[in-house]
Amino acid sequence: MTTNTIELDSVSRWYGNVVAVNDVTLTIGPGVTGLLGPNGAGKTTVLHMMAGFLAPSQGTVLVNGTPSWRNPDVYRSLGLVTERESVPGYLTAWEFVHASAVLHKLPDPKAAARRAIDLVEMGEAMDRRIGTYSKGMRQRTRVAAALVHEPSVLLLDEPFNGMDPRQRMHMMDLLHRMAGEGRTILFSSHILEEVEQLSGTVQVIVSGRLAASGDYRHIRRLMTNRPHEFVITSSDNRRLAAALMCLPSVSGVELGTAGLQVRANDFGGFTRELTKVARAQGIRLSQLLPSDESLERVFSYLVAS
Ligand SMILES: Nc1ncnc2c1ncn2[C@@H]1O[C@H](COP(=O)(O)OP(=O)(O)OP(=O)(O)O)[C@@H](O)[C@H]1O
Repeated sequence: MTTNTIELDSVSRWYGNVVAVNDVTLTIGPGVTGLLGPNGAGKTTVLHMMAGFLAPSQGTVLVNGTPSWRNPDVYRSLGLVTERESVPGYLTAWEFVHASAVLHKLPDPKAAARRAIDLVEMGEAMDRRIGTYSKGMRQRTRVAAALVHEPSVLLLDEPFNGMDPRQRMHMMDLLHRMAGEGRTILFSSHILEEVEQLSGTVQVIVSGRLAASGDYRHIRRLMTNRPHEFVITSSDNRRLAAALMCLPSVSGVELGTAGLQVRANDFGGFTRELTKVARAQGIRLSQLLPSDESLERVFSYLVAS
């Protein structure tokens, strides 16, 4: 099936010596999909190749069955909301979205602009200058401009950056509604919870490679089951170290100046057992801190697994 579908086959893209995307193969169909990865993972490069702005150095990128690079047919069926805001503050939303409709050479640009503005619920504010809008309103205006030609595929690069929770909810609701109309919506993010709230399907990209792909719960499980490191302080670190070493969920214990460094294989099992052991030994726990929670490390684990 090729309708509303994006397909990457063995796609790589390099900039000089930098390999930004490395041999990625994936297919994305209708509904909402999250493209998750830490900063610099290659998400923007992937989205720009899908949108036909960038040529792949190797491999093929198809949108609705045809190569997207320099293909006006693809531009007609695809919308891209870029990461950086470049909305002219002196225009009104109406002027901005209408200009987009005119650039697309739509037969009735006024009607198309009005439809897109209504879809993002910006009708009331559409005659005000964009410079006076909140971040969320500016973002919705950009989505309206990207949607004005009713594309079947919509790509959004970090659409929630800088939004407050209310604006996020509003944008999430909008993306869900558009997906409900049968469109393919792909958005990038470096925040796992964002992807959790919005989409069941996730593609995880780390250092240019596809690290994991599929159902959100599966990815979440992979991340939760990875080895965790903690620093624990207690009323008797030495005795606690000896007790923890006997636990099946613990793979390493080290007594340091900052406290007890513990490596656990099974996150859930360890947190349950720790309190039991401490109680049985009469040891008071004063602190339990994760010591390896940088996003890059969490994602790197997915690549290695
Ligand atoms: N025009 C360019 N010239 C050279 N290197 C580039 C260029 N664009 C991106 N890169 C490099 O390619 C890699 C992937 O960048 P990309 O912007 O696609 O990642 P990203 O996941 O979107 O990150 P971010 O969320 O920080 O924008 C990075 O190492 C980046 O420095």
